[in-house]
Amino acid sequence: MGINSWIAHRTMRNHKCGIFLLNGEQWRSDRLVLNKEVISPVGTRKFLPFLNTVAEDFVDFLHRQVRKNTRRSLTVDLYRDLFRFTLEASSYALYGERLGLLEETPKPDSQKFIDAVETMLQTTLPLLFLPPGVMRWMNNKLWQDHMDAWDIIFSHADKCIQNIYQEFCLGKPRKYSGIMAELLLQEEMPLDSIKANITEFTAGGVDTTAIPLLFTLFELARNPHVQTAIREEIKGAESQGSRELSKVLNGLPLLKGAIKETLRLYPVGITVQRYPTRDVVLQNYYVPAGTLCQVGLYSLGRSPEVFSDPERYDPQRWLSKDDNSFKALAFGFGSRQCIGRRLAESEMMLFLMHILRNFKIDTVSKADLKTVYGFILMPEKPPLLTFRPID
Ligand SMILES: C[C@@H](NS(C)(=O)=O)c1cncc(N2C(=O)c3ccc(Cl)cc3C2(C)C)c1
Repeated sequence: MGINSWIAHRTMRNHKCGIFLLNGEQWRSDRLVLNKEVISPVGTRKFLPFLNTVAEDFVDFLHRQVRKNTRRSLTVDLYRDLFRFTLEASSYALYGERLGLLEETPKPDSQKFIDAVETMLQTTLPLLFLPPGVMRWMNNKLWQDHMDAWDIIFSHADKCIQNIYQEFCLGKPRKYSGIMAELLLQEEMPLDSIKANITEFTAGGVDTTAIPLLFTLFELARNPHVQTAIREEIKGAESQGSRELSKVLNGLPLLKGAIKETLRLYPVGITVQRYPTRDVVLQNYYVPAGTLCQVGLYSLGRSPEVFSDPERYDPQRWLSKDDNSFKALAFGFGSRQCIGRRLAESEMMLFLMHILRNFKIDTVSKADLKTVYGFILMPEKPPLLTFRPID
């Protein structure tokens, strides 16, 4: 999906593009190198412990907030804290270093980065439909805000990359210290390509993972039976003794089903886009090469022809013998599927596993959440959630 205002920024600042904006041979050579560290089972196993540490730290962070309250519970809008969690977790997996976002006073420039990602995503939407030349010429506030947000994103990612690069040049790091270091060690990709892709992962992994977490917490709060069933599954997996994290996660199919349910009802990317490289016939329609084809995930996920009782939040449906093939499409499919998929799924699984193990979740209002589309699908108003520690 070519986003002209993003490409215009890269061109103006003389940055390379990451694989999201690339096509053809350039895309393919970067994607093959990145797959090994970012989405393969071997790569995933290496960064899981990093994500797990941050998920555990978030539980401590939440316990601290609860203890500040006189009552043994906390009713809070977790929206901003979830962004801090996903940025802390993905940055630790990417750069091998903690930003400190879950401490009492997070560093201001990390919060500035999170705000810049939000601004960039929100200003992307109106810019999608206007040629950048016109926007630049008008140089109005929208274009200026968009460029400023991008500059903050790139400078933040650059600072993190400089830190890890200096460490790396000082002496080969002995143990695994994140995806960035592995890519530097492998020397299969030029540094500016590594920077461009790491920047996409850093910025692309904040809202896209935090928002589905918020929707999942809300649905588990208003479906207490589902919440209890998943908590039992987590306790069951825990009683098998501490094993390798990937095995623990593979033992939580109902939790994995909850994440699929969330992405069915609230797909972050509401469509999957493809431009066929050759003419193709799709269901008796002749589609010339280069036509933008979009799979409408939002309507797919709520269609009674595809999912029985579609309004019902039922993770069990993904475990049943029903034919679920080619229905869980929120991360796309095939060689261009979301490269952040394993990072996002692992962050969500580990976060929910620790939160559900330590807290009961309730919600003030059980009414459906209205959603809006600001380049990503998000709640119109973030829900208020109540967390009660489980002794
Ligand atoms: C919401 C959905 N839209 S999509 C791609 O399906 O149409 C989506 C899914 N996964 C990742 C994203 N990204 C971002 O949010 C983002 C921010 C800054 C940069 Cl430099 C790169 C990105 C990407 C495109 C990775 C977006």
